[in-house]
Amino acid sequence: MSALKSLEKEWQEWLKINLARGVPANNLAASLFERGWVDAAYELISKSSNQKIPHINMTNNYVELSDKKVSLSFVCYKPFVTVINDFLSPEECDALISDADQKLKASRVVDPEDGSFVEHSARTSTSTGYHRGEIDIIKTIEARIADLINWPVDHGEGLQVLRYEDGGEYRPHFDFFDPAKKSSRLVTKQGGQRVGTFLMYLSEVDSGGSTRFPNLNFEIRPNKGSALYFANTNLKGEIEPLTLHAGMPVTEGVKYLATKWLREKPYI
Ligand SMILES: O=C(O)CCC(=O)C(=O)O
Ligand SMILES: [Fe+2]
Repeated sequence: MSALKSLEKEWQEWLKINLARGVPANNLAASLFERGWVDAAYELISKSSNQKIPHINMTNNYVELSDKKVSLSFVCYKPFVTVINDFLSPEECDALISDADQKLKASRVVDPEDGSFVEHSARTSTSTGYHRGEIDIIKTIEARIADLINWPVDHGEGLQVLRYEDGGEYRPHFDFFDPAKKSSRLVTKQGGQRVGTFLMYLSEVDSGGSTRFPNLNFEIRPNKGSALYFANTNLKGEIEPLTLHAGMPVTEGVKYLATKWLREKPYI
């Protein structure tokens, strides 16, 4: 059933009138989205413009993927943030950890001046980066993410695995590239904007280590196997400052996280 057709008659009428008046489809979609009609908003965008955005089917509280069924336990609409339970099995988490553990090095961030990768006190973790499809477990995970968010595998950066120990954190930051910064032109040359972020918690953390959104006043606790997705741009394709987020200091235990940043276009 089309999500647009299942809207109340008055809303269908409202859409028809405004589209006929020439109001851009993504402005109308933004209004639908803010009311929580996520599927209808995405359907409107994909029908009326060439703009494509990652999209999770929000009709049910679960999503049937080709290799498993996952459930959604939290949704925020503006910006779009959702938590997916049991996205990875405990065995998949352990397999990824044991491969990454041998390769971990101090994490780096993008230098705002020249776009190079540098070590920084704002990101105190060790990490390792993989090429897309580098090992079988990564192939499986990448295919599952693509299936869930309806976004091609080749629009994703390589997976990063991070390990945060006692006090390890990632201070508040944005994942998108700010168009006002010089370095953004360089880093978006390949693949365009980072439209979405998909984080997977690989371990239980006894204390601390939440992913916190200071502008939204909530935090997501790490839960082995669960995933967190958020859209870094809005339905008009503009960067979304409400996505400011931080990996809070780990105070007990070890936090392992896998990060997949999604690009606007193929990322070679
Ligand atoms: O550690 C976290 O919870 C957040 C990680 C993060 O923001 C990132 O990898 O971009
Ligand atoms: Fe981030």
